[in-house]
Amino acid sequence: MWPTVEAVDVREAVWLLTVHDYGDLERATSGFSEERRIGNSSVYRAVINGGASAVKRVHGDDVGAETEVNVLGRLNHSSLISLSGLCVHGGNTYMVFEFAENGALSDWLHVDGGGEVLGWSQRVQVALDVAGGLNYLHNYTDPPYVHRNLNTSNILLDACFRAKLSNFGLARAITIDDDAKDGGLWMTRNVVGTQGYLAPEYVEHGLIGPQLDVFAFGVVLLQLLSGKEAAVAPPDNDGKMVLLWEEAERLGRLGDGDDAKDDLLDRVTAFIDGRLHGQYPLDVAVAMLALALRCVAREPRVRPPMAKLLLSLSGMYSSTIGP
Ligand SMILES: Nc1ncnc2c1ncn2[C@@H]1O[C@H](COP(=O)(O)OP(=O)(O)OP(=O)(O)O)[C@@H](O)[C@H]1O
Repeated sequence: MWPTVEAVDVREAVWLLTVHDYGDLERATSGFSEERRIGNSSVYRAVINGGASAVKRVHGDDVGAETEVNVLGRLNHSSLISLSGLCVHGGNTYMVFEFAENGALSDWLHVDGGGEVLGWSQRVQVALDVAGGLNYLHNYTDPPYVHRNLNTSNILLDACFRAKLSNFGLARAITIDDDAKDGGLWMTRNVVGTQGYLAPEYVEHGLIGPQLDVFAFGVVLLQLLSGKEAAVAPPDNDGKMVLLWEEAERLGRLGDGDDAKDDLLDRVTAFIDGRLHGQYPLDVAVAMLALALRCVAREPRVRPPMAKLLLSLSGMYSSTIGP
């Protein structure tokens, strides 16, 4: 039988955090006013000690908040959003985060308001930052964590467009029990996450491991390349979702031969976000697409580990910005 993943240890984290007085948070968010609210979310812009913060209000019985506090409260990395404080009041938990001035990556990639577009080097930098954050979670924390809900809404951008992973409510610590694991995968009955980013072994069998984040990371790479949503429901598709990773998989299946090569190049160029107006190094873009396709391989063992991805992306970043 598969073991289940262990719940995050709840005993340690809180000592690292400032415990805020509710009145202070109320003042810092102008009474949790609509003007301070970000979109329809439960997150509010706040000014605390003269600096910008984001305050997230979560209902007290939401286990995601407890998980988020326990994970982010004990971890520290420049590519993870930093949680600095906490307040429990009136049945709600309030978490105080560093403020990411440029909001969610999803708002830059998929919202076509004719406004500013992320350039190629910014996209590669985002990919590199996200890979760095995931590599830290998978390989440099004790115990290792799987984020389980990586998507472009949970990647925040600071004032310099450096990416920070957020929303750790579904993160899980993974205990290494060699007798009980099979190829680095563990089982859960609780399949959660975001449509379009979920790896097949997770959806079908509830198997989780770092490869789950690698799969979602592959989808994020595809989105950085194409500017497309991870999943869309076209009106004429009997309510069925069209998944970006499946579309990309078809691209990767094209045959050999000279004609096929030209065809492949045309298709790759067509896949890449037209809003870049061709302002990207084609060889690097093709290499990134090939990397993304390995991340979204159906077989989890084929997916590269985060440490390798980080190395490959560092090379791509160097090729992008030059010597
Ligand atoms: N630390 C932060 N700095 C700046 N903006 C943030 C921060 N945290 C969250 N946001 C903004 O708030 C949005 C919603 O955040 P989040 O998904 O954590 O809250 P939520 O209440 O679960 O929202 P939703 O229900 O819309 O998913 C993000 O997409 C982002 O635009």
